[in-house]
Amino acid sequence: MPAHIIDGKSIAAAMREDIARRVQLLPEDQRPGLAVVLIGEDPASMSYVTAKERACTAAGMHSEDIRLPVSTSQQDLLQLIDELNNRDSIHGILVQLPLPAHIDPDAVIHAIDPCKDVDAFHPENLGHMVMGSPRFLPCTPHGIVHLLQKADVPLAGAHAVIVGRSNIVGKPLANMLLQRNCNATVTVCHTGTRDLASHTLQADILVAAAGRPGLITPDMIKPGAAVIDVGVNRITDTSRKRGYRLAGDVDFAAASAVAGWITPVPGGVGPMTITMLLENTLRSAIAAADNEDPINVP
Ligand SMILES: NC(=O)C1=CN([C@@H]2O[C@H](COP(=O)(O)OP(=O)(O)OC[C@H]3O[C@@H](n4cnc5c(N)ncnc54)[C@H](OP(=O)(O)O)[C@@H]3O)[C@@H](O)[C@H]2O)C=CC1
Ligand SMILES: Nc1nc(=O)c2c([nH]1)NC[C@@H]1CN(c3ccc(C(=O)N[C@@H](CCC(=O)O)C(=O)O)cc3)C=[N+]21
Repeated sequence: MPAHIIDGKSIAAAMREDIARRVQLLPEDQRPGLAVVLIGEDPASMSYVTAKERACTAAGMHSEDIRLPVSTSQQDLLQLIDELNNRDSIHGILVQLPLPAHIDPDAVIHAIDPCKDVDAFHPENLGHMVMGSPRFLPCTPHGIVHLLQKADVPLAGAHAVIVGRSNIVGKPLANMLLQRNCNATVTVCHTGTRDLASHTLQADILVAAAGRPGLITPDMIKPGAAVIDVGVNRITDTSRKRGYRLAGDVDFAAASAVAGWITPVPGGVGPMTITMLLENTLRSAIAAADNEDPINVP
């Protein structure tokens, strides 16, 4: 039987409707506000940032779109973050990564007020998550867990194998799946892993987050496994108007014949990432209205 395709686009759309409904319940002066900061003109980053802003506006939130030249100094960026930290109409601050080489991403992440850190990249928020009482959950891992739950993929006792150990996907996802509410057993693979396929073949849940198109072939998948493809890779394709097509890290057509569940690219994890960003921004705004720490907002 071919795999059940987990439709991230429609699961995200339903969640965004619910978020928009909750936004409407707030008085006008408590309208959630998200500041998105993009330095430079990387085409992929520009398209993600535009998608975030559109989703924000569609949900009835305020979106502050700040685009700065690649020559922006670290000092100027830190000063902008300080100003956004202090602006009451802004409840979430997202600085799009990667940053130009002359800016230290750690310094930027540290500078964001942890109560406005809707990416959940600040060490204080990572710490809360690891300890099992999160303030904000990181958007992509949270989106992945939500997709698995929506698709009724059993998590408790499952062996989850994650390919990739980045700070924004692999590491936080490993931690979330490890928490008691998921109760999975977790393996994390990376470029130092010996015999990748021997690990992926053990996976009840296989998450590919390497940014390598075609890395996961059907012979690396245990029959019936849930395969989550996080990779978003632009492949040059002159037959397309845009000049490229998108591909995940998984050979989708072939993997669909082996897997029990699979997420497509596009239309899988990506739309969920943006949805969780809206969810975090809404929770932050509700907390601010009550003069509360978002950690106390369910
Ligand atoms: N859909 C979404 O919402 C999102 C999608 N993405 C996409 O997910 C992908 C990963 O992003 P990100 O985590 O930021 O990427 P990074 O480049 O920061 O990390 C990639 C990780 O994959 C590992 N890796 C790379 N190649 C291999 C290989 N051949 N075998 C085993 N491990 C490998 C690397 O190992 P090592 O540490 O040893 O170098 C590294 O840990 C990208 O395609 C990105 O565009 C990212 C964020 C959100
Ligand atoms: N501070 C910060 N926070 C991030 O969350 C962050 C970041 N920096 N830097 C880059 C990565 C990547 N990322 C994606 C978000 C949505 C899609 C997405 O919506 N993808 C669509 C397709 C988009 C397209 O057409 O190009 C899909 O998969 O269906 C993809 C990737 C967030 N990231």
